[in-house]
Amino acid sequence: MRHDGTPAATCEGLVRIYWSPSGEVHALKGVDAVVPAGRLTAITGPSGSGKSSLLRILAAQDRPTAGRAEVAGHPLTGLSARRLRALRRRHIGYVFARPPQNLLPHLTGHEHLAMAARYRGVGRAEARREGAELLDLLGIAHRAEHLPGQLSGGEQQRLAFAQAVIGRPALVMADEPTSELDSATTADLLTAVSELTRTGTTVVMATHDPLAASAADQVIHLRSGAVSHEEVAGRRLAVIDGDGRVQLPEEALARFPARRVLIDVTGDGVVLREPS
Ligand SMILES: Nc1ncnc2c1ncn2[C@@H]1O[C@H](COP(=O)(O)OP(=O)(O)OP(=O)(O)O)[C@@H](O)[C@H]1O
Repeated sequence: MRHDGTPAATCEGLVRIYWSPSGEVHALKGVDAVVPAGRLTAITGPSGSGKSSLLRILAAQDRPTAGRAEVAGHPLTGLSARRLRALRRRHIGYVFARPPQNLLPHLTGHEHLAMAARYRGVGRAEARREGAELLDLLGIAHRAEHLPGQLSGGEQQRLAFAQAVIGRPALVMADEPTSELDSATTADLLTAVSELTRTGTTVVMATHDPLAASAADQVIHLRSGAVSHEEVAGRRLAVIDGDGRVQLPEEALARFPARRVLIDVTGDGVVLREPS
């Protein structure tokens, strides 16, 4: 699959507030992000920082309280439930954390792929061809006739990825896909997912696992419902939000105990200093 430089997904000023009997929870507080096509993007951050909330909105499973999100150039906001469902079916694949959430115990690998292809509107011959190609790419071609109960946890997650990718949706979302796997199986699964991105698939995964994050082309790090920084090609980039706010890294924050700062804009940069 070739890409023309259009991002697989974008969001701007994304806000998600949950209302519960104990009060409001501001889970996302204005998230701006770009998911490049054909890459593996990891969303990381401490528990409660908003990873799943962001993932669910980009997967068109939930709606933001405010802000905009697009997948493959299609706005997700302002759509009727029917159109949102159609967009999800065509453009979004999803992998859950636990293998049994992804697979049905009475269907073989081939049958899972045939079902997913039908759901996505792929013809039978094309589904057979693409299914065989995906199982091969993910290293489970020899397990195609097995039931999930006969597969290891890692093999089950590979099958879950094949199922999410068949029909080539614009975006494959995975919520903690390695959380139930040991580190060797995690490394193997990540290699397989990288193979998928090399053939043009876009994968976004929420993860706590530093090993999984280190395999990503881009890491979006959330802190308290906002993007604190991104990592691209091994470089840590602070993110300036739409209102000009930057979250300082913890080690920089520690330099300003009074939480007040002097800002000098110089010829070649911007310097933050503690007021004397
Ligand atoms: N349906 C809901 N109702 C009320 N609060 C919610 C709901 N879903 C999430 N939250 C709250 O929103 C905040 C962000 O949750 P979210 O699940 O997005 O974080 P997370 O980074 O994925 O966390 P974890 O790593 O623990 O899964 C948390 O404070 C959580 O308790």
